[in-house]
Amino acid sequence: MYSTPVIDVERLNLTYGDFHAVKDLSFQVERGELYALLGTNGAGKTSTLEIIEGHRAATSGTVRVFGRGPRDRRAVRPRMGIMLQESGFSPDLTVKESVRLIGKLSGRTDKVERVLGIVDLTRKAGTKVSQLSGGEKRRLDFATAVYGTPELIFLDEPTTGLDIQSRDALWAAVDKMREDGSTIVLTTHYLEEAQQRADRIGLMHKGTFHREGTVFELTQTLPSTIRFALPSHAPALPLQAARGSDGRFLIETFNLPKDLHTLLQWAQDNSLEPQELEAGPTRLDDVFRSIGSE
Ligand SMILES: Nc1ncnc2c1ncn2[C@@H]1O[C@H](COP(=O)(O)OP(=O)(O)OP(=O)(O)O)[C@@H](O)[C@H]1O
Repeated sequence: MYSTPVIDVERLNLTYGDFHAVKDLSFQVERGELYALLGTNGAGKTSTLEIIEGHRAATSGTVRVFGRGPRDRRAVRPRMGIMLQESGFSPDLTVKESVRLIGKLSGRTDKVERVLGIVDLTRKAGTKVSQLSGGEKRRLDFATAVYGTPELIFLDEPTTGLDIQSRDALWAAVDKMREDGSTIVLTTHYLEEAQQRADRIGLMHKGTFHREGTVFELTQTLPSTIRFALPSHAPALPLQAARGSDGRFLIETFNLPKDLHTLLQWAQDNSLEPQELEAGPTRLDDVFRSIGSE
């Protein structure tokens, strides 16, 4: 069964004066997906999102959100919740008043108490925004994404400044909204979070996609690694290995289970125990580091 993508971007271009910030970018986000738009600083993520959110006009190309133009605000805005890097709540409002205001602006219905509970600010309901800590302010920003469980949620660096408990709580709330059918677009510089949670990733560099796909598709283009240390009297290794910058041995492989097995079998046959053994697939960090070196 085919359904209209929630977000459909076709050959999007944006120029600031004579600077080409977004170049011929095309991608779709399907209903229920968590799509992570990642990239280097200045890659064009914010510019792209501003167009999709209806805050900025494209120079050329088409963008559809729920099949409509994103500037068709009446049709589109009530269906999406946007957690910006800073929401800019008035410092004189209380937390509860701010959440009520979010509700009014969103056009969705919800219970203020429910939202306060999810963002763990029930005890701060009467506190002024100016008196919140950085993490509490961030949790209040998250209320914009939670209020009325929007169909489409944008999370821009959602966990910056949050302690581990608040991060876990935020992701639990996101998981719950996904179960309820919400589609999520995430930007973050915490690559581990994207690696764990994204269904698909668009990795931007200089205005266009360096890579796009699932985490597996992105990471399988680079080898997995095995790192370990050996005593100096060890015989020659059965596999090609380099000495890593940390002085340990480094094996790069596209067949991790087989080569790890070969190494451990060789170690056992020679009564050796590789020390500080680490073996794992490529991480998204490594894909990022490869940008610019290809
Ligand atoms: N209003 C503007 N006028 C001129 N240039 C701009 C404007 N906004 C952004 N740019 C430039 O466009 C490019 C893309 O910026 P953008 O903010 O979209 O990148 P980003 O991927 O979100 O970066 P970051 O990860 O650093 O937040 C950058 O080179 C930036 O300097």
